Amino acid sequence: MTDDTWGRICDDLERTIGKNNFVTWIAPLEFRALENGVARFGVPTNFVGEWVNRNFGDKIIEQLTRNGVAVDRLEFAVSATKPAAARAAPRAAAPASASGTAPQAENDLPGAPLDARFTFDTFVTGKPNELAHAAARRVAEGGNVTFNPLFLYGGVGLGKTHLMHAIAWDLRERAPEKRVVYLSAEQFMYRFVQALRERDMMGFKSLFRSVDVLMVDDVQFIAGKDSTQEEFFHTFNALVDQNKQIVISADRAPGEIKDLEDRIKSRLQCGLVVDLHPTDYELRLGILQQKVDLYRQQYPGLVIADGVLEFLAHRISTNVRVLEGALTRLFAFASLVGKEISLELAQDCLADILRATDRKVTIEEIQRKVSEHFNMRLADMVGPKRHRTIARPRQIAMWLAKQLTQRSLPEIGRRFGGRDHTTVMHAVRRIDDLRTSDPQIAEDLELLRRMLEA
Ligand SMILES: Nc1ncnc2c1ncn2[C@@H]1O[C@H](COP(=O)(O)OP(=O)(O)OP(=O)(O)O)[C@@H](O)[C@H]1O
Repeated sequence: MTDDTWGRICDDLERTIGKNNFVTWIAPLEFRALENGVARFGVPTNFVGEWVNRNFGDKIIEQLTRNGVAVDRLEFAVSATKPAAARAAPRAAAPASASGTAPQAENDLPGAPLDARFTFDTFVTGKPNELAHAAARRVAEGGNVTFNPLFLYGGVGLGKTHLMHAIAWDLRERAPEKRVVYLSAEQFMYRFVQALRERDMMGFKSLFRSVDVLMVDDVQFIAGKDSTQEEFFHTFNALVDQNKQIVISADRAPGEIKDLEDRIKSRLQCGLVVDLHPTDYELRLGILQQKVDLYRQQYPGLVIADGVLEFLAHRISTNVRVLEGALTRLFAFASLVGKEISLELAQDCLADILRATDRKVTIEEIQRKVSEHFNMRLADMVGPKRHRTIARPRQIAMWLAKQLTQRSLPEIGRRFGGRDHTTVMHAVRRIDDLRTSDPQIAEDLELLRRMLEA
């Protein structure tokens, strides 16, 4: 198997297991050899090897087989040297130590790899993200800690991870003596579990308490995981007490993270809480223009017709990751067929993405469908009645509005007869609970969602 094949398999794996899992577990693997149906990999620690084998072994074998590699077993051995990144570029090592140059060994700082593309230079700012960007810049200056923690939240693919990596890169350059650690909440948990298993809680505690800047991505992951939450809380407090900077990201505001202990929520709210809003047209266009400049270097000679970027910025409004993916595909396709990137080519090549983002569900449609489904008057959706037979479908409609539209909680409240955003928040939580405890509600929700998205 060539490195290229492994690179392709990595791409497939990233898609199937998700970006975070990929970066944490698969990226550090170093493909070594394939002999008699056994694929051998170098791993940074035994723990990583065991974990990958147990949790992703089947998926790796499946992808290898799919790519024509005959394999029935995987073997992992600790590399004597730091394993090369699975795909050399563009990922880079985390700022691993005080000097920033030592290899990231088992006892070194527990950081995850940083993506070399995620810097402030490549982060395009606009109205929806200017506050988050300014706050991240302030942290990256590395001066006195003025707000702690910085809590960044927002929907999928809006740039939270990008900003955190940018802070880490910047600090690494400005203050290489600072011990800066970026990792996902999931990695924090695995580190914690590993320490428990190896009875090395002292080591874990001193490791995390010795950092100058701690950044934890996707903190919603630890919700409901009691002992991890507990340990996170203590780490957090210890660092804040020492006036060390903490940066946290999540997919929603601290108060809205279900199953997160109240004391943690209130700690997270103590600093600066900043929302990354969904992108607007101008921001999307700016991001596309920036990416095109980069692609021009990679694909010199490719011509992009007027109006194509505007078309994409207008039509693909879900998240930046999808937007980037569309452009990547477009350039790769155009270079393959040797054609100019015209509007027709874009429509052809991106038909599936455009179809998927085509359907925009409105709150009015949701209210109508839910009223029909529960046999109630549409006017009662926005009216004052509080009887269960009306209030429950109304809560369901609010939940669907939160899931299927980009509207904020206050906006949804307004569209439901001028209700407060806390009423919407309560409805969303209630339905989230019922969805797991009441199969009838779960079925209603699934049916309604399918009808609305059809
Ligand atoms: N303002 C921006 N300028 C340039 N690129 C951006 C911007 N916002 C997002 N991106 C790009 O979009 C992709 C997704 O961003 P990122 O991974 O930071 O999202 P996220 O908010 O952490 O999402 P998730 O919730 O899935 O973890 C990345 O490739 C990132 O570089």
